[in-house]
Amino acid sequence: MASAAGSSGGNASLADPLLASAKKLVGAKGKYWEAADKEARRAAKESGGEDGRPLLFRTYKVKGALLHPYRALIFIRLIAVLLFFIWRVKHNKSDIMWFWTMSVVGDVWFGFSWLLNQLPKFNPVKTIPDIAALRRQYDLPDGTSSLPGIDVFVTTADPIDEPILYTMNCVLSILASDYPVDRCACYLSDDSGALIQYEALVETAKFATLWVPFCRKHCIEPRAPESYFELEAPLYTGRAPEEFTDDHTSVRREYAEYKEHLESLSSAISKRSDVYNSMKTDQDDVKATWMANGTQWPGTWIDTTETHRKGHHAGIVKVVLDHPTRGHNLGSQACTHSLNFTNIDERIPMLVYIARGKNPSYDHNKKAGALNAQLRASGLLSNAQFIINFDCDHYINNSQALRAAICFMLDQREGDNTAFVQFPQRFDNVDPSDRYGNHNRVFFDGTMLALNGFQGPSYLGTGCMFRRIALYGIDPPHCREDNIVVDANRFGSSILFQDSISKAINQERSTIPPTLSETFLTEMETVVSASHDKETGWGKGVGYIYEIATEDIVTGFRIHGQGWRSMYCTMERDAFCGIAPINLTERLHQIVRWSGGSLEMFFSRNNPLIGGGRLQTLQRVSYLNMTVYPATSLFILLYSLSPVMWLIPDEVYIQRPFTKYVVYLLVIILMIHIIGWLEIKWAGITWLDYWRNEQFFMIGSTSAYPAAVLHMVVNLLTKKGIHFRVTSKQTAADTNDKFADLYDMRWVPTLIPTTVVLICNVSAIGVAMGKTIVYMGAWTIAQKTHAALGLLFNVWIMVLLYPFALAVMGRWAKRPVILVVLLPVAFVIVCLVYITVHILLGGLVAF
Ligand SMILES: O=c1ccn([C@@H]2O[C@H](COP(=O)(O)OP(=O)(O)O[C@H]3O[C@H](CO)[C@@H](O)[C@H](O)[C@H]3O)[C@@H](O)[C@H]2O)c(=O)[nH]1
Ligand SMILES: [Mn+2]
Repeated sequence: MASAAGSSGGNASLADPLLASAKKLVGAKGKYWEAADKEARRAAKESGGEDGRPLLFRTYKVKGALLHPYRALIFIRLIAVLLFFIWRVKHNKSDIMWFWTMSVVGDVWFGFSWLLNQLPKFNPVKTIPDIAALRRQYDLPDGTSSLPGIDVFVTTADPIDEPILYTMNCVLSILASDYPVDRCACYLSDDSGALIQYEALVETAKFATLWVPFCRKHCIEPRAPESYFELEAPLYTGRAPEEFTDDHTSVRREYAEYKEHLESLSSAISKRSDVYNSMKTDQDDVKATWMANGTQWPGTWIDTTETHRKGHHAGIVKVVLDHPTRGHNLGSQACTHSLNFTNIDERIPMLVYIARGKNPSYDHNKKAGALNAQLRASGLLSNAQFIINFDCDHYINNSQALRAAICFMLDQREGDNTAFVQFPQRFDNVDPSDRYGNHNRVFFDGTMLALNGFQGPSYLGTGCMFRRIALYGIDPPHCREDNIVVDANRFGSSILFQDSISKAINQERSTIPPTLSETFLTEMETVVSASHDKETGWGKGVGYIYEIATEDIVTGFRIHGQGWRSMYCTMERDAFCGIAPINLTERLHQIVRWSGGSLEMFFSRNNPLIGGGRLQTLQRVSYLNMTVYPATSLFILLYSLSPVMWLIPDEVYIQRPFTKYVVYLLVIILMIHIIGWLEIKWAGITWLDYWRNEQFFMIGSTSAYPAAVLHMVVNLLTKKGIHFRVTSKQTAADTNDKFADLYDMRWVPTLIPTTVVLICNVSAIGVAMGKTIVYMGAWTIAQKTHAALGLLFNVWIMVLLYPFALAVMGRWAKRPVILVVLLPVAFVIVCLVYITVHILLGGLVAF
């Protein structure tokens, strides 16, 4: 349990370890990085800050000793690839000419897409927030703060697929975050419109009255209770170590009770509704769902009706906790406890429940629609200058994270031109060997750091802080027009909301939001109604972008295209943490959505070749890469099926002279991995991260990516978009095994091509063995070399598909050694079958 180590400091002292860790990053993990802002810091020091604002983050670049060889290698490989093409075109000799042509086209595409991927990694930049400096500047001596407001959005779509407990943990981690309570508001958007979510939020508000001050008193991390209580030895940094053990025990007990309340909600709501319904005999065929106060729930009912179901109900906005200056109204309902909270701020940030209205006649635009409804409702209610959004399966893992993001927004250098601050995504439910590359480190720690050297990382959907006016589609200060038109055509008909935009542009914000009068509440319901944003700029130039399955990349693209920049914020204790699908079927669904969304973006007006007027060139190249990469899979699929040639009687070569061709291929493939090795160094990741990425790209390329391409073709023909199927966060029933889900793959059509590739390669190896035995004496040295080189290719594909083979094995994969036995057995069987057939048919055909 708790280790009560050290007693110094309170909240303020937390900044110091973080600052120290910023230094450590440059030392240990960051041994390939050096400061790149010495000049700027000196200037800022001399002038006392250009406009009085201190520098709030540090910038690092990769040391020359690593960067120069890295860049040189990229250049050398470019030349090698060009020479290879020239060689191939000059030696257009092949046994199957159409295949040769396809493969040349494929090679050109590989070369081109490699370039798209590689060029934007030319100049990686790491930026680390200086939270201590932010505190010195914005935390006032009287204990108050002059930090700007933040509205925090959480989205959930289903209480079953997205378990309520996770969502509520996310909310608790926000409420307990280290940010001035009166400058932070939390909005939960519930796309299921279910009463259970609302009542769970009310329960959460009650538990928060205990949880939040407990977190503040003992400075605990993380502030999501489920993850916190899982820790075996929480690190202690609070001021009252002697009270910690008792407090910890009682809060843990209260948490268990709170969880029981959450679990009992479903039956409590059913029972209550039955009672009310039995009293209303006049409407005996309608079974409504009733709230605790005796009124009918306006959202989805347990027994659904035409206007009370998931896709059709009125808009709901309920302020669960009002602004802290008005008290939290929980009265006797608040958690009763014996904890000593003297001198601890017991106030809790504002908490609001939103279920936007839905109507079958309108497209509700999935997550982007939900976020836009939150934008409008929060505009009316708190209108904070900054917004940060979370998926319900993520939580704040470092209570300083909101401050960290603000460091970039308020910095005197690029602060005002910064539209959003993206954090890397981290996951804590992934199996230790990360079989399906869920950690995605190559992307989060490589690609995104690289973009940080240009206009900044792309928006990745969760854990991203925005400047409100950038989301509204307003230009950055350096190219903003004086007269900004705020009208109904663009922003919708609510006058109150239009006023809030003007205020946001002028950054006027009263700390205390409006009184919740009847008319005000009605206006809030109007701005979240199903039809409110139709025929306006919402989803096009305003807010999160619609009509594309992945709203994230395209929204970031729209903002970068206006000339804004973004920043990438990495912290030593990860800022946020979430859940990733460790089940192959779920994971591939996710990948189909991502890659399908990318292709949709390519075929939309947000195509990086034509849109985004103010994009920097390499930023544009990167977006182009993000939209076209799924196409690469078609050629990979073709190549990985080519071993089928072993199965035909003739000796055929895709390119002659074959040996030279393979040597060329080996060289340019090897160079990719040498460049990758240097990338591993500066990104601070491991070989395993790199390797899993390679493997999963191969699995995706033979399943999800071609499926996305097919979707796209159908989409272009029928105009039907990709369905946003929420990634299931349900875990398999086995409670003893945390990773039970890993072994639970369901067969879906997407998996067919991968299976075919696997079978094809196993057969090819078997037949190759058979041919070797049969023809050993007759083959020339050259033929033997060719056979060996061909086999090398087969084996490489098999190694890349290894995680897929494990998936097919289901629970047997708990002993992967079985595969090492099974595969050779399969080879031998195919080999024997080949030899038998050869002997039987020997006299008839040469086989
Ligand atoms: O109609 C919908 C559909 C989804 N969501 C929410 O969207 C979020 C992301 O959904 P999830 O199924 O968890 O998707 P992931 O694949 O895990 O999410 C990644 O990919 C998404 C884009 O496809 C991004 O939006 C996410 O931020 C990113 O983490 C969740 O909070 C959902 O509740 C809604 O609110 N309404
Ligand atoms: Mn998710």
